[in-house]
Amino acid sequence: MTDFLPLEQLVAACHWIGAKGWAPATGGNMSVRQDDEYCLLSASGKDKGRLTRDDFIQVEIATNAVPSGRKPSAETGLHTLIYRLFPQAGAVLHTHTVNSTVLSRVEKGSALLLSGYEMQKTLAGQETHLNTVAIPLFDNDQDIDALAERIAAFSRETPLRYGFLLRGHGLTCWGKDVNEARRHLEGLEFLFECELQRRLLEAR
Ligand SMILES: CSCCC(=O)C(=O)COP(=O)(O)O
Ligand SMILES: [Zn+2]
Repeated sequence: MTDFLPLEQLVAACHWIGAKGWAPATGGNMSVRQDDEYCLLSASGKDKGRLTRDDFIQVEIATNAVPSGRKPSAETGLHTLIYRLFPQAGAVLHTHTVNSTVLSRVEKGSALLLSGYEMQKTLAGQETHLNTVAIPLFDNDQDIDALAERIAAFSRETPLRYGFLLRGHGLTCWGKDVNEARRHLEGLEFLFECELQRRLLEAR
């Protein structure tokens, strides 16, 4: 696959994620949309901080079919769900950070509510710290098809935006392109760290 700039950008994003320590021990997965029909997903089980363009595998968005027969991420079904739900989504990033893992367990509800933070404005369309941004929080599941269906059912009632948390697992977020997905990831991760520290300090 030559000269597909979004894939170059995604590989760079994976290296950045690895350097941040946000995809430890082969955790995490990343993808980019090729067109209306296909996306390129990270191979399963690799160190996501050291991926090259050859580690990305073409997957059919509608069916999760893999023309090459190679093994893309175990969480392929969550990426393709986002591409089906949002024709404008260009990239999806899934990370395993300490902040998202811990906060998603401390929060017992079905959403993490963020308000009062200037950095909420890193999320597309957010213009004030006075809004409340709800990041949906789903119980984790080893059955990715079942998890994807649960998230799809939720999204029919409450459209998703930016990303969602999987309890005790991590964050999946997206953007119109790799750069926006990166900004959403970095912004949300900052907000999670602030929120975790706020809760710790206010519990004293
Ligand atoms: C190694 S952590 C468990 C699997 C996981 O949650 C993940 O994000 C990585 O799975 P993949 O198949 O994409 O390598
Ligand atoms: Zn994961």
